[in-house]
Amino acid sequence: MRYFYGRLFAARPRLRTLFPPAMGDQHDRFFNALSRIVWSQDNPEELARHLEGLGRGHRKYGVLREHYPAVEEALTATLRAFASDVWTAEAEAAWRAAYRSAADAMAGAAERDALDAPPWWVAEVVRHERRAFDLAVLTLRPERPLPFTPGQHVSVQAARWPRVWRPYSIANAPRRDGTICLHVRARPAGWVGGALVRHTGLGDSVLLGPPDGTMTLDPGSDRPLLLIGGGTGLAPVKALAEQALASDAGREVLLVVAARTEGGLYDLPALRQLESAHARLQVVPVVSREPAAGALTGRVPDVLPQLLDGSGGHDAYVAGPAPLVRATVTALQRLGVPLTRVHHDLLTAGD
Ligand SMILES: NC(=O)C1=CN([C@@H]2O[C@H](COP(=O)(O)OP(=O)(O)OC[C@H]3O[C@@H](n4cnc5c(N)ncnc54)[C@H](OP(=O)(O)O)[C@@H]3O)[C@@H](O)[C@H]2O)C=CC1
Repeated sequence: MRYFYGRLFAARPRLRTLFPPAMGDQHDRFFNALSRIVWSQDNPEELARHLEGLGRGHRKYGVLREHYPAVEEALTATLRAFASDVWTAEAEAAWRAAYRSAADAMAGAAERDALDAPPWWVAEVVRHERRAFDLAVLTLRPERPLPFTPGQHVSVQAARWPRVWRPYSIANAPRRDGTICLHVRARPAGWVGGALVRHTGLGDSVLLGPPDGTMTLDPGSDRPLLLIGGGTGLAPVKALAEQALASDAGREVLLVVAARTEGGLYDLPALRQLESAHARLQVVPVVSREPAAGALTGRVPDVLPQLLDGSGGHDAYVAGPAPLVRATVTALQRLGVPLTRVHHDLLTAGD
């Protein structure tokens, strides 16, 4: 990736201004986006959805259709340099055709989006609750309506770090007052998270990119819901719970919230309040590293057999650290929940 960006900025120095000063995260993100495009070649619907989201999301960086050819040249030169043993004229022609088709889909999506949506939303911090030394729940009021579907995430830029964006899941269903909540953990060397937890307060502004993500409720299903959130992975599943409980469908909702310690169950009082307002909701805290009153002890995959009746009849949604998501998906499969009913967004989500 370093070689690629070196070629790109050497050819078009002005493009450097679209990127943050430190490029490490950008390298990972670009590599993940490319990998996903390659993996999705056999699934045109998934590919189209992904490129549409990428195209819309790139508006906040200031990317325009005219920038794509320079990226094509730099990427092609990179592949030629690093895959020289398998690189042929046919391979290059096929690669360029695939790139152009993807670039056209992204640029087209961005241009359509620009007809009625801004590239980003300015949002005011109207509540900032420090729930742990490294964790805050922020309530934001976007200046103009920000339509989203529960389960989606938005990219956030804090005033302290211009041009650095990080995705966070929205932790609530749409509200009348248009506010959204984010659960933010400050990680060592995490630029945006640290700024949002420690250096952002009431009245400050942040920028939000367009909502994205497909970990949303299946509108055609009325099966009971199993929602599993590890750490700040609680955010998107709490939004799904609120949505399901607000609808008339009468679905049962089992919400499993996992943390390492009792103190890590940073949102339990709010979840208990939701539970007492809805007979259809059951909240089960799971603590992995110590026994805790009122919580199951262990890791999610180990306690799941106690929670499921063996019917495998749920729609399951899993969010949190990638190893937890992978282990839980495997455990659910073993317990008879078909993979088609297990939803997660490992490849796209941040917090
Ligand atoms: N849509 C999504 O998927 C979202 C994902 N996230 C991601 O979730 C993560 C949350 O981090 P944080 O709040 O620090 O969470 P923690 O690191 O505190 O972990 C939360 C729980 O997950 C458990 N866990 C970790 N690995 C495994 C595993 N292999 N098997 C079973 N359980 C496991 C931990 O147990 P133990 O450590 O004891 O094993 C702990 O009980 C971040 O990486 C964030 O990016 C956040 C929001 C949305």
